Amino acid sequence: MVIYAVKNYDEMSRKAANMISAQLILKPESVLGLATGSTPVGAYKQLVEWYEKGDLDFSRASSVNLDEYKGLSGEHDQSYRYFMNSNLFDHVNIDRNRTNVPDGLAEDAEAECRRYNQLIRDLGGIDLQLLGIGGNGHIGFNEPCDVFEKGTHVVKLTEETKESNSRFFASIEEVPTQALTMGVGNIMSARKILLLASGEAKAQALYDSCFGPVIPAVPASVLQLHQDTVIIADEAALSLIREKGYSEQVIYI
Ligand SMILES: O=P(O)(O)OC[C@H]1O[C@](O)(CO)[C@@H](O)[C@@H]1O
Repeated sequence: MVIYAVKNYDEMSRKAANMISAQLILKPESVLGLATGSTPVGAYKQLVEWYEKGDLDFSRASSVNLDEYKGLSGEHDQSYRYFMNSNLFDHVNIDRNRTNVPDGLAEDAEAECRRYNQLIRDLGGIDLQLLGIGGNGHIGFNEPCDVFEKGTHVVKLTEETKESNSRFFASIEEVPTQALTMGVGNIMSARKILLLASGEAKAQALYDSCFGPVIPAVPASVLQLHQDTVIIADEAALSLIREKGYSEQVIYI
């Protein structure tokens, strides 16, 4: 696990976009594991800008997204399929048939989870997995629990996550109660992982994930066991790591 420090959200977004661009340049047919939430929006915006300047080519890439709300169609403006289309896919030359998000409307959600696991295998695994982190340490929708779930599964969202995501809905009652999410095993099989964290609300989760015990109560702590995880975090997100005296383990870029 390497922790890079940046000043703020904009710098984090640019560095993240740099890493994703490098991945695409080194391997144009990369399988990108993509994330939603407010954290990666700036990175996607930067990628679109570079694409528009002619500096990036997504035509041979594929993507798999981490998660989707159960019960929302891809047309719903809070679905993660809609998020990906409007923040990235609509603006770059990625082949839409090679972009994948779990189907939130699948009649048989368990079968959809199995299909998604097989899809990731058929693609040859994920080259670079982008992650945000929840205030409770969740990655994808792997919420704090007693075990690390390996494969894609249906999860009940915690009150904390519903509360946090209610800012995107008219009211908390409209936030779906369940989601389909890649499991920790799917994420850990990615060849490279890039986790982004911005803001003080992530400071505790980031500290626990990087320096606490590896436990399913802090899902992102499992990344300590991954061979090639890069974290890009801004000063606010790093505040507790610094306070606890771990500054020398953080590299400025
Ligand atoms: O980036 P945000 O909006 O802070 O969300 C953090 C995490 O929460 C999720 O949006 C799910 O609630 C994840 O996809 C994301 O990693």
